[in-house]
Amino acid sequence: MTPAARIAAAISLLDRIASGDPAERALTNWARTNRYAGSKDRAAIRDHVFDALRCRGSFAALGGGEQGRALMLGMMRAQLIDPDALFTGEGYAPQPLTDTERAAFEAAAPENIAALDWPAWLRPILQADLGADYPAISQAMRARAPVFLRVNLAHGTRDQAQTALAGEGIIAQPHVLAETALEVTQGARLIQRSQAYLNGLVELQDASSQAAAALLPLAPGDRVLDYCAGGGGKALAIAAACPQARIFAHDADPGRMRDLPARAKRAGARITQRPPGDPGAGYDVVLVDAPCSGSGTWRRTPEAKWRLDPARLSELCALQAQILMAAADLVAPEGALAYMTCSVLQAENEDQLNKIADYGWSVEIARRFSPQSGGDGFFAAVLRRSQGAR
Ligand SMILES: C[S@@+](CC[C@H](N)C(=O)[O-])C[C@H]1O[C@@H](n2cnc3c(N)ncnc32)[C@H](O)[C@@H]1O
Repeated sequence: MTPAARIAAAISLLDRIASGDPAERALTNWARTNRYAGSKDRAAIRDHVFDALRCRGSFAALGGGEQGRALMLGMMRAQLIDPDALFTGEGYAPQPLTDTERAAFEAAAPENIAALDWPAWLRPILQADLGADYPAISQAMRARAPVFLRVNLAHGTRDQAQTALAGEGIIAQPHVLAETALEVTQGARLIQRSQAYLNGLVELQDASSQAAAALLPLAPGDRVLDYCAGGGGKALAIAAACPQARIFAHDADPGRMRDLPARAKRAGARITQRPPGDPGAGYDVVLVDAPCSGSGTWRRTPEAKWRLDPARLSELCALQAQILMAAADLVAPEGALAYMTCSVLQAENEDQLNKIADYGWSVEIARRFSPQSGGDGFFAAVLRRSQGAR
């Protein structure tokens, strides 16, 4: 496909997504019905679509509208690409610009363009929560997220993993956020078929999540509960960091843990699943990796940011408080309660710690991870019962 034909495909996909099709489904259906498109075409079209979803506000402002054509024109303007070279109407290229489109394309650009890529209702909240970092974080969230691997130190060193991956065409560099983190700079599409991955030497995990897991106070023999285990990313990181810990995984929706046995087998980890509503008790460490807005990960899931609304955010905050209270009861008297979200919103992070402080929990560690450091926006805290509350 020509670059112009890829733009035309992205335009039609963006219009389908705007009419309610989830992006992944729209892309899969498009690939099924357009078999002539090769893997490079599909990857380029996917990148256009996700770039436009991530930067929907700014591309709409630059391109003069929310439809697929305007978004692609906005993208060209943002990337300083001449639209007349691609919007030619020849072959499978999009039709040439109308006078109205040209006027929009040439109009003065709005100010603070990066802020437009947050939903309007959230901008003042983020501005207050992120303070001086708001402009830089807004900018960082418009870029594609890097691919990170966690090296399973129980199976080999980071150097060994880097060498093994390079032998399979995957180039990865150590990342400063965590001693287990490698950032993949080439060959990301080969990861899941590589021996390094299949043998459990590496696992896909964002660098901020890795750094957050490294904050957990783990000791050999500890009983550790991952209360909101989902696919088990944190439980697996815990197993790799402290192979002598006894690890338990629980989730209100056991279906979310369906991949965990295979992932644990690959990693050589023993993780015991607990049935929903029966998590056990008396743990040395209980981790709540809470359901959240995901605002720190919206580079990867840009549709989610346009779906979130104030009512859903309030619901999530209430659920987080409720989960944290329930999990606190499962901690042994001298044990630790850990709280994490992949959100950059104070309401989901520090405010939750303030609420549980009223029940005798004090903060030992609290750390915000900013997408400016490369990984996702993330929050992690470790709490202990205050003196007298034990
Ligand atoms: C952020 S995800 C967990 C991600 C996972 N820890 C990982 O690293 O891959 C949050 C999980 O919380 C679960 N959850 C939601 N409500 C819950 C509740 N009341 N009790 C326990 N888990 C809950 C969801 O099913 C979801 O799998």
